[in-house]
Amino acid sequence: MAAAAATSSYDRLKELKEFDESKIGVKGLSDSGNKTIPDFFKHPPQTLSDVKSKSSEARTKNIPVIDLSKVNTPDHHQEVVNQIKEAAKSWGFFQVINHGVPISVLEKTIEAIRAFHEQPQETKSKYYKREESHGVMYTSNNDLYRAEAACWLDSLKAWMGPKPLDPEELPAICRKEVVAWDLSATKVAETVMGLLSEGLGLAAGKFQELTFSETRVLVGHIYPYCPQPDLTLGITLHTDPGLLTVLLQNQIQGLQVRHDDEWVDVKPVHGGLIINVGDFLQIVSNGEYQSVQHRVVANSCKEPRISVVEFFNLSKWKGDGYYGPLPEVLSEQKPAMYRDFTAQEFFENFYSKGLDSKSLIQKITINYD
Ligand SMILES: O=C(O)CCC(=O)C(=O)O
Ligand SMILES: [Fe+2]
Repeated sequence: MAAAAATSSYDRLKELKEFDESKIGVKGLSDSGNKTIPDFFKHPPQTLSDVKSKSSEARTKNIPVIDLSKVNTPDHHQEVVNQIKEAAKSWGFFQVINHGVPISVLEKTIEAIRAFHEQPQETKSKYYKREESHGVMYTSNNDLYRAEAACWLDSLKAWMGPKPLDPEELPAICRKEVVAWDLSATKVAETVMGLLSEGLGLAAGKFQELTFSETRVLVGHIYPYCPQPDLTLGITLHTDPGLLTVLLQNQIQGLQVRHDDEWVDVKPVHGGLIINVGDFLQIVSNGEYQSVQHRVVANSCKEPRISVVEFFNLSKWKGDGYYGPLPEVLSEQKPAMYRDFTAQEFFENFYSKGLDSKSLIQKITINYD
């Protein structure tokens, strides 16, 4: 038995390496026209068991949609703060509309990311890497060697800050659009973060003061057509580690959010942007806002699913290197739910595992019993 296990794990590693070294990505596999997917993309049945079994209730539910057009109207400002606060508390996910970014900008961004992924293999491969750090990287499954099973997506990742990215590092085909999107997404993130801050009873500029939006990573995913969508996932169940995420998607549905022990489909809203709370915000808000699990089902449409995701985080905070619930949100009635932690712990947790492993939140939750 032991020998058989060793052989099969050896073969798996060999297959992973071959795939990785070929740099063809999932897009290349999809384009090859094969009717089956390699074994290392197949998820165990228990992971897939609830992919198809949606109750009718789950199908009709949707994440809250929040209209930002009245955010600067004094009579309505508080109403928007309340809506955002409620959405971040109960869903951890919401869509914003009338956010001020023209639809043409959203469309151009999606098209540019799609164009990058649709380039010939030889053109894309010079960006193909596996080491995460800075600059620009194109890869398939950033947790390829750590995850239990691979997912049906490729990603272009750009570290936009705190050290400004030299635009020349970006692939020419999407350079202008990525730079423009970073500005738009950052503006929306700052507006939403201001409202979330007010929802915690803090000044709108509190997170700005704490260097919010300096540290940010932009990721352009492609979920190509998958010939066996029932055997794999587009992205495995996870929570986002940072403070806040801004997500732009095309009209191909696939994102699912965990709510009341059910998976809820996020239906694309034309012109809408999806916002979600990350682990860091759950921690600094002392559990007031929820970082919820989400995943993407494998794409069964011939048309690729494209999403452009920007992750925002704090670059520094207390100065002593420790992070934890903001002292302002704590009281005798609401003692700290989480212990303080270091940036090193945060990064070790993120990089030591596949996306779906235990999150940092579970490790730092204080048990008062
Ligand atoms: O593509 C999506 O809709 C979700 C992507 C995502 O959850 C992530 O990159 O963390
Ligand atoms: Fe995510």
